[in-house]
Amino acid sequence: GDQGKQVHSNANSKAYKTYSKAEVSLHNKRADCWIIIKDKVYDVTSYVEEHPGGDAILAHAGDDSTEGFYGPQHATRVFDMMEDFYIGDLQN
Ligand code: HEM
Repeated sequence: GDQGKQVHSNANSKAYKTYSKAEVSLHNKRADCWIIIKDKVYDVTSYVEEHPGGDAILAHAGDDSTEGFYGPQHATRVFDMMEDFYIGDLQN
């Protein structure tokens, strides 16, 4: 079901923003890589070189990576890891 809007704060009191698709699309390279997963935006720049799946994480850099992210290659622990990279929500 619809879980509604996420609260824009966490235990670290980070302030989160809302980003347009156009803005996210500017971050489409190895040295500046944002990905969208289920309408949330993740800055994975610091993780690109560490990613066990290598450059697969770049396949939809700056764009929707939901399908690749939920592929069979990812164990459930990845769902916890991703929170470290969350920077905000996609504007709707
Ligand atoms: C926040 C984003 C991501 C994180 C934290 C992440 C993390 C990981 C981790 C930890 C693994 C090793 C397997 C495991 O422990 O489950 C992995 C493997 C893999 N990932 Fe990602 N991943 C991310 C995004 C993506 C995206 C967007 C794709 C797009 C297709 C992708 C493709 C792959 C592939 C193909 C493998 C398999 C590598 C192999 O077994 O040879 N990942 N990822």
